[in-house]
Amino acid sequence: MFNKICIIGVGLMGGSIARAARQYGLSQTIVGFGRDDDLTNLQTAQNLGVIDEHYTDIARALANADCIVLATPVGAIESVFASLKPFWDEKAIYTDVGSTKGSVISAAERIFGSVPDNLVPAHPIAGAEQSGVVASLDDMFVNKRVIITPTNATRPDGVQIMRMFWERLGAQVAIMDAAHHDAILAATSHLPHIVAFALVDMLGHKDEQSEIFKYAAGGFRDFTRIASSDPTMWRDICVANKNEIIPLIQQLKIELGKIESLLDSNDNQQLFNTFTYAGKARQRFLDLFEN
Ligand SMILES: NC(=O)c1ccc[n+]([C@@H]2O[C@H](COP(=O)([O-])OP(=O)(O)OC[C@H]3O[C@@H](n4cnc5c(N)ncnc54)[C@H](O)[C@@H]3O)[C@@H](O)[C@H]2O)c1
Ligand SMILES: O=C(O)C(=O)C[C@]1(C(=O)O)C=C[C@@H](O)C=C1
Repeated sequence: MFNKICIIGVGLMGGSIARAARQYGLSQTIVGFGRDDDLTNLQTAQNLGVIDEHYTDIARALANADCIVLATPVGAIESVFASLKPFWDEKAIYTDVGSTKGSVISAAERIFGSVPDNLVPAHPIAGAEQSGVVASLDDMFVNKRVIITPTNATRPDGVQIMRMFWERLGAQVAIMDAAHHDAILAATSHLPHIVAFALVDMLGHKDEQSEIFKYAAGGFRDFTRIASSDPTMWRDICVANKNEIIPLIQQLKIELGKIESLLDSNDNQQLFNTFTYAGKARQRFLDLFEN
């Protein structure tokens, strides 16, 4: 499919794309680019056989690449576009895996004046709380969804090629506009991460006095897994999508207030109804997730 894929940021996602593309024979060569600080990680990626070569020099990394994948935290994407600009190749496809799409598209607008027609913004809805290439997986995208968010400028043939690429990695592809993507993901990915971070932040401070974690078990572990996620990645996501996230935090505060008043007024029936409704709603999610 490609002669040379260049991954910018060979971490969990960049490494998993490289592994899967190699497994399915989608590129003759796969190289990684990172900053000087990323050298050890890049060497690890090459030693693990995830990439063929690694570079901290962008011109050398990009030479003859026909697919460039941006897989850095979303806060770094604008500076990555700036470093790609002098070498921008009209014949190559550029894509990204950022968790927020409006911010990536507006970063491209700021750097290029308008969004390049060969940039195909995308977001694989797959991942983990771990980071770095050592956590990357060959089968990260199998049976997972990938959302592609083309702009009005995006070339349809570029979207088609990236759709085929993700489908060859085992994913189901959906196409939607970036604003819709950001509204949806704020609710089901960004808000839950914020709630997990907030809960563990609050309880962590309590634990320093009262050892409450000692008696925490499966429920706490399940609920808080995502609070172990990378703080840089999540700071960048929250900042980039705050206009969608803040109204959801306000709604959640109202919901918690409702439960507080039900407890306060001993409205046990309504409390039961709320929990029953939530259980049924979660079953709808499970039915969709598992099919
Ligand atoms: N982790 C997930 O579950 C998940 C899922 C879907 C999408 N994403 C998105 O994928 C992207 C990467 O996330 P990840 O989990 O792979 O993170 P990661 O920390 O594992 O990898 C990011 C890599 O980018 C490198 N990097 C950072 N700034 C850079 C720069 N300016 N130039 C070059 N390299 C740079 C880091 O050193 C690191 O190797 C993020 O935008 C994230 O929002 C993550
Ligand atoms: O499973 C996890 O640990 C994840 O956080 C994955 C997850 C999510 O489901 O929220 C996180 C961020 C993404 O952009 C996509 C997927």
